[in-house]
Amino acid sequence: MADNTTSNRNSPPPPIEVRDLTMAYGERVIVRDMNFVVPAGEIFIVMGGSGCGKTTLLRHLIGLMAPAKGRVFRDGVDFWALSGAEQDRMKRRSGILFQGGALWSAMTLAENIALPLREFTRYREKEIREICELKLSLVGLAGFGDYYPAAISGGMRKRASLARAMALDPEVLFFDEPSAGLDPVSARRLDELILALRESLGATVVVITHDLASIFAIGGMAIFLDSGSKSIAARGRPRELLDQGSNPALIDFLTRGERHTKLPALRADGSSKI
Ligand SMILES: Nc1ncnc2c1ncn2[C@@H]1O[C@H](COP(=O)(O)OP(=O)(O)OP(=O)(O)O)[C@@H](O)[C@H]1O
Repeated sequence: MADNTTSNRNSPPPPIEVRDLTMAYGERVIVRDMNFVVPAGEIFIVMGGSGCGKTTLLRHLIGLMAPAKGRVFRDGVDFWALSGAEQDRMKRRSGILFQGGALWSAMTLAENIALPLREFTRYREKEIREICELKLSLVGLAGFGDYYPAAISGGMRKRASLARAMALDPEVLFFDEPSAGLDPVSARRLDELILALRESLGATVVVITHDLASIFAIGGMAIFLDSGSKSIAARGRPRELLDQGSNPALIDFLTRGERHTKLPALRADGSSKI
C-alpha cells in the first residue's frame, strides 16, 4: 500500500512535513530534494537571499502550488493526494500574512476580519463582532475595529492583517516577509508579536524572510535555501549556524549587514579613512 501518511501510533503527526520535495517552474528547477519537519508549537524560519525560492516554498506549503516531485504532508496527510474539497478544508487550517497585508481598503478592520468568519463559519453577528474584537486585542489593536486601513499606520495594517489571518483559529500561521515595507521599530514590534503569539496561543508559525534582524530576533529552527546549490544548504538555529560557520554561502548571507557596516568609510577624494 502506498505510504500516504506520516501517522505514528505513539505521537501525533507534525503539522507540516516535506519529503523529497523538488520545486520547479516548468523545466526550471528552483530547489531540489528538500526534507524537513515543522514540529507543533515551533517557530520555523525559511531564510535565504533574493530569488532562492522562499515564496515558492510557501506556495507549496499552503497548497497553492503542486510539487514537481515529492510530497507535502499536512497533519500527516499527503496534501496533493486529497480531493479538491478536502484540500480546501485543509487550506483553511492555515492563516497567512502576505507581504502586502492585503486588507480590503473599502472595509473597516472589523469588517475585514469578519469576512472569513461570515464565509466559513455559522457564527451569529454578535459572536462575529466579539471574535473580531478579540483578534484585534491579540495584536494590540483593541478599539480599532471601526477604522479603515488608510487611517492607520503600515505597522498597524500588518497587525490588522494578522488579526484577519487568525480569524478562523488556524493551526499554522504563515508570515511572508513580515518586516517588508515596515520601519525598523514596527518590524521589531511585529517580531515580538510573533513570539508572543507562539507563547500565548502555542501556535505553529512559519516565517519566510531574508531580514537578518528578524531572523536573529525570532531565532527559531531555520532552513537556509541556497540558489547556487538549489538545495537546503544548512539547517539549525541562526545563532548556532553562524557560530559553527560551516557553510560559506550561509555565512555570507548572515553577515552581509556586518560586512557593510565594517567597510572603511571613504573620504570625498575616494581614499579610505584607515
Ligand atoms: N511564476 C513564476 N514562473 C517562473 N519563474 C518564477 C515564477 N515565480 C518565481 N519564479 C522564479 O523562481 C525563483 C524563486 O522565486 P521566489 O519568488 O520563490 O524567490 P524568493 O526567495 O521568495 O525571492 P524574494 O526574496 O526576492 O522574494 C526566482 O528565480 C524567480 O524568478
